[in-house]
This record gives sequence, C-alpha cells and structure tokens, in this order.
Amino acid sequence: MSRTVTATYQVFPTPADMAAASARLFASKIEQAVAARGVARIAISGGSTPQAMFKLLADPDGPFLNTIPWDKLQLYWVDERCVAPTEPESNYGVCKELLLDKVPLPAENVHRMEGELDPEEAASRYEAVLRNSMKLEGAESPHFDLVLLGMGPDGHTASLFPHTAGLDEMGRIAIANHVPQKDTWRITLTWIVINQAAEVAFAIAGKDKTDVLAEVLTGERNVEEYPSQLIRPTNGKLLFLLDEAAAAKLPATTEVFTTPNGSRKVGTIEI
Ligand SMILES: O=C(O)[C@H](O)[C@@H](O)[C@H](O)[C@H](O)COP(=O)(O)O
Repeated sequence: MSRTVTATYQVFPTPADMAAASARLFASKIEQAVAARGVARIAISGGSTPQAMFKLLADPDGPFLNTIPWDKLQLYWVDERCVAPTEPESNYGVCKELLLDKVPLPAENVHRMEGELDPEEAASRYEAVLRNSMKLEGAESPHFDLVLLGMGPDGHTASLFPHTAGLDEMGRIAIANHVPQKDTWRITLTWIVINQAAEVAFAIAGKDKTDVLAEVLTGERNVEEYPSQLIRPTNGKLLFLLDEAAAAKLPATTEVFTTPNGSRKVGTIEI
C-alpha cells in the first residue's frame, strides 16, 4: 500500500462562495507565512476558476486589498500556456488584468513563466527563476507556502494532462509538457515540486467536474488517467475548496464549520 494523505474538502453553496473561501485562504496563508518568515511564496494556476478570486482580492471595497502585505508576497505560476503574455489564453495575462494591475504587488515579486519563448527554454529559465528567488542550492526543491490548483474535466491539474510525458518527470522543477489532446505545449511545475508545498489547495466548481472529482478522490488510483491523484503533499496539507455541484458525488460531509459567511460542510478522505 503506497503512502496516503488525508484530503480535506470544504463544500460551499455556490462558486462565488467557494471563490470567497479561496481568497480568504490566499490572504491567510500570506499572513501566516509573513508572520513566520517575513515572506510568502504562493504559486497560482490559470484557467477560469481563479478569476473570481482575483477580482475579490483586488476589490477596493473588499477585506483584502488594503490588508494583505503585498510587498511581502512572492507570486509564482503553476503553469502557463505557450503564448505571449498579451494573449487572452495567457494565465499571467488574465491575472495581470484582474489582479496585478490593481494591487500594490511590486513587479519584481511577480515571477511569470515566459510563454512566448521556446517551451523548453521557458521551463529552464523558470527553474533558474525559482532557484534564484528562493536561493536554492544544489538539489534543493522549491517550497511554496501555498499552491493553488484547478482540475480539468479530464482529471488534469497544472498542465499535467493524462498520458503525457510530464507525469513521469521526477528530477526537474519546471518542464515543457507536450499535450497532444490540445495539440500544444505547456510549461508546468512538476508534481514532485507541487507536493513539497506546505499546503496545496484545489479550487473546483461546477457540474462538469462532479464525475471526475469523484473518480479522483474515491475511485481506483490511476494517475495516468487522473493526474490530479499525483498531488499528495509530502509533509503538507491537501485541501479541496468545492461548490455543491462539484462535490455532489463525494461522501456526505461529516462536519459543519463556520465561516464569516455562514456554516459550511467539511469532510475528509484518505487518498
Ligand atoms: O492553465 C490552466 O488552464 C490551468 O492551470 C489548469 O490546470 C486549470 O486549473 C484547469 O484546466 C481547470 O481550469 P478551469 O478553472 O477553467 O476549469
């Protein structure tokens, strides 16, 4: 029996409630990390799910913009499409529009993957960015305080898609991964690096994720088919922030916990 970890899942009524929980987690991890070490290192994913969180973090009337110590945050990406930062598919470009252009996060604290470059060159350069910014030596691995992930309806996370070579990369920090399903290349952190984080949180919403999430969390282990199953933090916490739709086929939650916006359901699963 290989190593298992306890995944905690918190279920919120709507995608907006789940996004609010993601924003609270983002802010609280920064506060905790800065209190402990004077700096917070967070890696974020792209796609559509994080966009509501970006808007909440940047909201001038919200609880985050003027309370997060932005100058103490070092922001990284989990993955990037191989496009220029000005393209609509760019994970960095979307985050820049919705968040970076609206918050006082110093430009030198923003570490984007250079999707406009040759994929392998971009991956190598990103490894150097991580090594330099985290002052890594030798074979030291990056340690993020938080890695925020999404999950595709095919069970991929980051840009680790089913049956792609990236799933077998164990010795690198960041790689170029060819994704035949999309006839494209992506730049992505490896699952080995993601699992070194102090906390990994999936933010997942929508009925198109119901079946795949149930497979990932309660089905047979099949990481080639469901790469999200590779995410089992070595010493960290694994959290799933879900809306009711995405969580519909998970075991009924066992407890209720309260948030600023009311009580929420929580469950745990060994994976
Ligand atoms: O570059 C990306 O697209 C993401 O990093 C990817 O892994 C994303 O998290 C999932 O595809 C879910 O995407 P949605 O949030 O759009 O469902």
